[in-house]
Amino acid sequence: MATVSIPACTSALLLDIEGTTTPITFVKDILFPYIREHLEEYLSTHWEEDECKQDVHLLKKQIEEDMRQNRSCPVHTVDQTVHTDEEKAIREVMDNVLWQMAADRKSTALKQLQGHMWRAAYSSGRIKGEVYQDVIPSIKRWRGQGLKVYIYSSGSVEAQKLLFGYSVEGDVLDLFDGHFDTSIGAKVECKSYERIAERIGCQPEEITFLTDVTREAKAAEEAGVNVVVVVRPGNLELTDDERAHYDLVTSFSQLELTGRA
Ligand SMILES: CSCCC(=O)C(=O)COP(=O)(O)O
Ligand SMILES: [Mg+2]
Repeated sequence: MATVSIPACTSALLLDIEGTTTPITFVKDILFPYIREHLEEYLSTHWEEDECKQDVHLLKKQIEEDMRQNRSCPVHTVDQTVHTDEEKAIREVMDNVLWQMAADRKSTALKQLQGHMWRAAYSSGRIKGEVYQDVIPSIKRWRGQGLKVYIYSSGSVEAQKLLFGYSVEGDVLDLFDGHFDTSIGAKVECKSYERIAERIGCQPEEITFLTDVTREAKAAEEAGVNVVVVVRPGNLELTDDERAHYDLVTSFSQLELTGRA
């Protein structure tokens, strides 16, 4: 496999998760179906708890924002099976969460609730975080070369820590120097990468960002971050222009730090 050089000035790798460290199928076929299967039970069980109330509050603020932005939103069908105000309120939250997931929305509100729900799935051993075989050895190699390694995912920081804390390779959380999610900004916004560089304490040019999504790569490039697009099975097909523009890897093992052993 051809090697792809990353600049010698790189001091930090920033890694996306879905489609980059982890198969898209793990999110679509394992994580999301778990949410759909357990959503009603979870909301009914935790409805009066502060954490769940905060999640619901954030979702309602997202609904208000979507309405202000004239974004489409779920049509609430009159559900004869619900009788109490609480049941009605739970049904409305369920409608919105399932609608957001069907649209693969990356709202912080949705991702926060998902992270709270996946906690039980991981800690019970029902779900293990999937990572491609090339990921852990490459991260260990980069760290041996003095690089820092961070995660930037639409999944909440809690969801990230669950995935890598209960991964198929065991608890590998100690390989990461930090985690960012959309609370620092959307992944398709240039400013998010400027904020991440500031938070890490380096120049954007010192970061190399690995992602499967070219809209994210474009935003990172605009901030001065070096980017490599990761091509994994099931990822969205790239256009000819995208293939011509970006460095591409199918495995993290292809990445070589220029000017370092
Ligand atoms: C952290 S596991 C949950 C992943 C998730 O919900 C998601 O949307 C991943 O998006 P990414 O930005 O990592 O491609
Ligand atoms: Mg991704």
